[in-house]
Amino acid sequence: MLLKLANLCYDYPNTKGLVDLNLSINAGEFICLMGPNGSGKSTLLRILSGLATPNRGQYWFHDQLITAAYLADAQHRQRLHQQIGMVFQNTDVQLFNTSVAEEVAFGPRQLGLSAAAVEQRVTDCLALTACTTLRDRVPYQLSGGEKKRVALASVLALNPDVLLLDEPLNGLTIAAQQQMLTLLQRLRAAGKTIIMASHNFQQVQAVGQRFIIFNSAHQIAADVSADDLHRQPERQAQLMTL
Ligand SMILES: Nc1ncnc2c1ncn2[C@@H]1O[C@H](COP(=O)(O)OP(=O)(O)OP(=O)(O)O)[C@@H](O)[C@H]1O
Repeated sequence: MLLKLANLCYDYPNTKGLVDLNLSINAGEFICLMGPNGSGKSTLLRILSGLATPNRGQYWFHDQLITAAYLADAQHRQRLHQQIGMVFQNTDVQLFNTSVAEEVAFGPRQLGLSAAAVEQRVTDCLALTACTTLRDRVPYQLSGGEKKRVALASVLALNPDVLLLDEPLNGLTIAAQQQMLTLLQRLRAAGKTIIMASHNFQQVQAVGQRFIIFNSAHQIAADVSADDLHRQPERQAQLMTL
């Protein structure tokens, strides 16, 4: 088991974020988190990435219980962030360097890799995300779609096992959405685990292998494989209207 949540709850000061989640995820799955606005998709990604810790219940990653006390140790935090990469909904919070190449080099440098190894990762990850020509641009000045690709390149540069993506298709043209989905499928084929939040079933139905659907009470209302979903036209129709 790669990830496991048991009776997990997360509360914000004035509202619930997640209510009583039970969930197991294996390595190599391609999961779509779906549900209406405010149902808890982003909150779950924040917990999985270690940016927030549950108020109640447990989260295990590779049999390690992830708690605030565990993450208080900088080495533990760094290890988790190397293994679980997150592309945020708002990429502006993620891009802070003065060039795209610097942006992608930042993580590998933090890991203490040699200059040659850092450069190799920058070159590879820019190529993989079709960002090679953006190398010397200022990240802040890129288009929305370009920013998403650079954010993904900077996450991939750490070579994480798990990729978390929060609405990665938002704001992209149809062609750019297709490119992003094709890239995510290639990454999954290369062995990565992909967990992607989306409220647009039309965009993700062709790629997801498992759909975890939240309700407005911040609970998991359904957890279905793509095969099961194909046999449930009513549920598909419901997902189309999220
Ligand atoms: N920083 C915050 N402070 C207080 N409440 C928050 C905060 N972030 C989220 N919430 C609330 O927690 C609940 C879950 O929000 P979350 O962002 O996880 O939902 P979501 O499914 O990702 O929504 P969306 O599709 O709009 O991105 C919502 O009721 C939301 O208003």
